[in-house]
Amino acid sequence: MTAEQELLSERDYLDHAHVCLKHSREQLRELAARARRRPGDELMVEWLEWRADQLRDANESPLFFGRIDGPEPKPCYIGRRYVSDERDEPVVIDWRTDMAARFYRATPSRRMEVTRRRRFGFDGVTLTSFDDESLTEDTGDTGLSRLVIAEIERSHYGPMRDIVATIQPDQDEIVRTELASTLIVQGGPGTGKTAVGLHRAAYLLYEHSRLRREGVLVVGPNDLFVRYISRVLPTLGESQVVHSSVDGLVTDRKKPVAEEPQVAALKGDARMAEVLRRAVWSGLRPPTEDVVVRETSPYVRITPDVVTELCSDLVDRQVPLTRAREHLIERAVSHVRRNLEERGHALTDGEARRLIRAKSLRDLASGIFPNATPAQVLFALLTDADVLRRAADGILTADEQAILSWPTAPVSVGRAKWSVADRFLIDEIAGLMAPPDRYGHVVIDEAQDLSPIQLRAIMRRCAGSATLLGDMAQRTTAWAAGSWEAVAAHLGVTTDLVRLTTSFRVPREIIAVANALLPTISPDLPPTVSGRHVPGALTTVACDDVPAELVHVLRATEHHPDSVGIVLDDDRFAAVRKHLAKEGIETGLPHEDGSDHKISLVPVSLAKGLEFDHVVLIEPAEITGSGPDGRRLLYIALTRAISRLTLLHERQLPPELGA
Ligand SMILES: Nc1ncnc2c1ncn2[C@@H]1O[C@H](COP(=O)(O)OP(=O)(O)OP(=O)(O)O)[C@@H](O)[C@H]1O
Repeated sequence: MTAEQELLSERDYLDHAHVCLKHSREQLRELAARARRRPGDELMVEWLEWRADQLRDANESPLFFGRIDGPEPKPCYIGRRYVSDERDEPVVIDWRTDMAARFYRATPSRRMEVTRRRRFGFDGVTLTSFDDESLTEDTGDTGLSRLVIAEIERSHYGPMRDIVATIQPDQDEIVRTELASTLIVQGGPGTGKTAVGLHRAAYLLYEHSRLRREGVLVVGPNDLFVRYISRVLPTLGESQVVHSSVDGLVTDRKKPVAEEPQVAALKGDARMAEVLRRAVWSGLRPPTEDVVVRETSPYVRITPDVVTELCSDLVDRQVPLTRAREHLIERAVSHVRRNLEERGHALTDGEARRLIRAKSLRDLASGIFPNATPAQVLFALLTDADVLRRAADGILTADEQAILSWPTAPVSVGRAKWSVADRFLIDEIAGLMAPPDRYGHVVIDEAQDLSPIQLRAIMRRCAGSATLLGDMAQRTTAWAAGSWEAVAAHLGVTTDLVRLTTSFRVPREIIAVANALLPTISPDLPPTVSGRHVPGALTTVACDDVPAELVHVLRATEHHPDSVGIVLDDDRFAAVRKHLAKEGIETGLPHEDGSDHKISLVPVSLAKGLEFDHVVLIEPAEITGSGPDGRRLLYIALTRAISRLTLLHERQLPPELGA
């Protein structure tokens, strides 16, 4: 067959797959209609309709993207979901099956019975090309396939896309790691950490149906980033995963107040967990007087000794306070029942149920396990030096205690203004009172930036394993744990550290410049390599009027479909936005208000995790000079470009950039 005939035959197969999908959906609808006519089959109807809905032909992404020849007599087509024909024979298999793993992993030296791998190229949903790789002969070519490069370099703006068609072997290993393992993935900029974490979530949901009940949580650094990644899992057919920014887990609607990095770092320190534990448990008030239960006839008297005995193991085990209160009440009711029986009386089940809500027992429980809210406990610590000393002595130095205390106390807890770090402390206290709902698996992106207290807040919401993604070279918070070993220690579970080393986003010409910063910002990390060569990707423009030159650069991009990201020091953001608006150039924060701008204006503190076809980086020296993390911020800014990076500067460039 000629290549042209082969392409036509593949198109026929794609049409066949669409017909099969439609047929399966119609069949399910028919079954649902029949079940609806049978009374009592509501659950079955619901399930059949859900299945039919899943088979909707969304026409947004092609039904298959690859094919392998080899293990089966017939070629095996791989797509985002399973499609079968009228005889229930597979037409397309799901990318998450074991058979599909061969598509991602087979190499000439480890063929896995595959003789040929075929990748398909599409224009929208029209199949336009294919690229074959023979696995029976070793050409020694380990570079990226032409279609993979075309996919990465395709102009785009808008939310992140899935990479299901082009997952690389080392990424696939991570995606398919067993559910029980908690992984830490260290990788340089653009090595696919975020993409891999999201595909791992989709894989685990497919492999372990219980995760659909238990839930999966994806945590990102901020709302902008969460919006950027939030389309990936739905395109993979997983729309029930919960996405949240790390602050979003604990914040209410009030804007947090700013705070000195040194104070925030101390509040994020793991030792604070012990301080808070002591503060909560030191509030316990042992009983001193008899409690008289007047809701029964005759009355029952409970002595302090009995109460102490009823709650001694709850105190020893430090059972979360809300539960401890409930347990104590239940035990007190049993005691009342026994006491009445010994005196020849009985307590009916109805009376026992009413007794559980009786004021005398509620007062007893909250007298011992106080009802203070988490905010009240923290308020007391930050405003009363004696309370803090009792909880922190032997854990925090006197100087550290002084740093924590508020210089002027608000009149009441209702008037207190909380910082982000405070909100996490309140969450820690809340966890000692009543544990939050937990998820079966948690994916944590940009984990290098989290404080031990933030890590604890996330892990409190994790009932199973976690996947942590990050790059120690991109660490920009004063409270970060500092190394993956330290992060692992705070998680309290066994972890495996795995590495990704090849950047898909950043071309060689740009990554080389960013790598020059590594000896200063993260000397232990090896340079990132790039799988792509883009001649002319880096342009440096020295000028004497940056805003005017910026307008000039942007005008030149006007008729090109590439997305453009202007990355600049936070303090310059407002002035540049105003200047561009005056020039009639529309910009916005990326993924702001759900709309996608061709030109995004990004304060460097929000650039982490984002990417643009073309990045215009304003005044690098301003970024390096912005604070202790200036060089790390510059490293992040330099590595946001997929195809082109323009450095615009008036001031001398930092020495690492070849100045
Ligand atoms: N196997 C792949 N095939 C095609 N594109 C890929 C592949 N892996 C990653 N990419 C693309 O590379 C870009 C960077 O990926 P991603 O954002 O996941 O990297 P990252 O390691 O999280 O980067 P950063 O450290 O900057 O946050 C994305 O556009 C992603 O779609």
